[in-house]
Amino acid sequence: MNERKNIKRFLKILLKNSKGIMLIYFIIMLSISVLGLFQPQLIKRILDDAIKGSNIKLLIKLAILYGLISLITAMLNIILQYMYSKMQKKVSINLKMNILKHISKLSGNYFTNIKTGNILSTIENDIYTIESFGVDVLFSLIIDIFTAVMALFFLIKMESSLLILVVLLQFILMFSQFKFNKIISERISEIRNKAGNISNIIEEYISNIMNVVITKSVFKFFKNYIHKEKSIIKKFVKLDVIISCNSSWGRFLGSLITILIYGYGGYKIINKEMTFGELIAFQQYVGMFIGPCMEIINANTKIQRTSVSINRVFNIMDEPITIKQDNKGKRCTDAFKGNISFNEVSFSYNKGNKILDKINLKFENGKATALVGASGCGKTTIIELLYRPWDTDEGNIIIDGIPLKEYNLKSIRKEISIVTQDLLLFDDTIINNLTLEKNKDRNYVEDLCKKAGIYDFILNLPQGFDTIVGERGVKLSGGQKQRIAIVRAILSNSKIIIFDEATSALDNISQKEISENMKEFLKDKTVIEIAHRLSSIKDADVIYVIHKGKAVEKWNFEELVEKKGYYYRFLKEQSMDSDADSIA
Ligand SMILES: Nc1ncnc2c1ncn2[C@@H]1O[C@H](COP(=O)(O)OP(=O)(O)OP(=O)(O)O)[C@@H](O)[C@H]1O
Repeated sequence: MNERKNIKRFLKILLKNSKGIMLIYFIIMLSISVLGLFQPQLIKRILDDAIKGSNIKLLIKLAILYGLISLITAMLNIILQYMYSKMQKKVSINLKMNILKHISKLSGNYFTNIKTGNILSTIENDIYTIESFGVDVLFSLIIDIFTAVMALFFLIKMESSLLILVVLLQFILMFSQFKFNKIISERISEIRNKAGNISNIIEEYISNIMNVVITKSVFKFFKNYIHKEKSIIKKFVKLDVIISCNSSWGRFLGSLITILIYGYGGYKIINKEMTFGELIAFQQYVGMFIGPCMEIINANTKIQRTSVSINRVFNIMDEPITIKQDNKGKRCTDAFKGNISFNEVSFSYNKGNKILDKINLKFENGKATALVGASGCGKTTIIELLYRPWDTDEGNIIIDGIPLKEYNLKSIRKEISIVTQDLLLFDDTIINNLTLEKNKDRNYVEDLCKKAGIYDFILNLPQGFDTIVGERGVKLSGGQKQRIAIVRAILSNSKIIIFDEATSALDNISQKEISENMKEFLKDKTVIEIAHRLSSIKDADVIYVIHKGKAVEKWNFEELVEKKGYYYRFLKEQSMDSDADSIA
């Protein structure tokens, strides 16, 4: 039931996007079919009237007409193919964009529970399967029915007793095809599910290749991979054997039909009950009848197979958007300051395991607030609650006096920039990576780069700011990436800037220098810093120490060192920060 509903939904999307072009496509298909139905009649006249009557003039006339029809059909087919390719790609890009847009709105829960390989497999394989569905299957189905009915009409007119025998064999052929196709499509969908799992393994391997090599887990990976591939190979072989049985059986019945036509038709010619032209035309119409009938049967399998893929696409597109905007989502205006307060906020990823427990925090505009605490205490989680891949379980987050949930999601996310340890570096030029292709004053960008200590490095690259970095281009060190990330965040003009272990790859001197230089750019921002090193938070106006889901201490830097509170002692005990001693 759901499958039918999804097919209808898909067809609606299809028609909405290319109604006009589809109508033209349909008319051309119909014209090709009508022209094809004329050709056996011409052959009959060539054989029975022109050749038998030794009429050369008529022979030339009919041959030219036949050639002309073939030429027009060929040209129409080229136009059809062109339109078909265009429509197909349009459909697939549309679907891919819809999926990608939708998943950008989904909550963190979705990505925790789903395997990326499955999404990739849907985007690559399932959309490939359905991109041709509308034009290839549905239109062909209508034309096939039309052609089969017309061919049947001519066949009945020509020789109905022979037709009964042909139809009988044809019926057996169709029935067996139907059964075979059902088995084949079940097997294919089973294989496709397994292929999704294999994609997951490969995706995991490639995205963690260095880790796999360093941890010497290549062998473990291959063992797992080969085991999965072996189980799928067996299924592939079985599928190929079934497909081969199907086509051999079809060919056998096809030859039976041919010999039946020539045997019975020949007998009728000998008895002068049929002409040679009629026999050839009859045989051609049988072809025009059988071909579309087989296609109609195959269409059923294609529809079933495609509906599995359509379902998978809609499963992603129907994934509910759980992150809602209350009161239609207020936009951040020019007056947006970014004064944030967490009021009694509790949060857990999995029920019963509270990560934050009635925590109270304040992040003010124009101030730098640091979050410190042991690894896993929930610092990153606090930050994530701001841009809402998740929502709080209890309590609320207020920004500039308005509950966070009342802000337009896109608008509030625009006001938050995060500088993390892993910069998302696009396979593009340095300048585009810095500005994210937004219009920025070049002098301002260069000035920022100088202050972030990356300018000289960029100038020394082969094409300076236009050098390609990323996967296909120049590789950057951890520190260089972090400097780029800092410049990018400041260029984004967001009011709230978060540094999540942002300078971990920089030495103390570089870090101090950058912090000093960036002060002027950050003076009207709400700065939040997460750090493990005391030196990284030296300039913070407020430091919160997070422990067991609560903010257990709130100091400025001098107080933190002087009072030698929980976090200070923690760092010393763990020997995590040599600064602790030197500062003390
Ligand atoms: N997506 C998730 N699903 C379930 N649990 C998660 C998820 N993300 C984080 N956690 C858990 O929540 C806790 C807090 O994680 P979080 O990343 O906020 O800590 P952190 O203080 O930033 O740690 P670190 O300093 O090591 O980066 C950890 O126990 C972590 O295992």
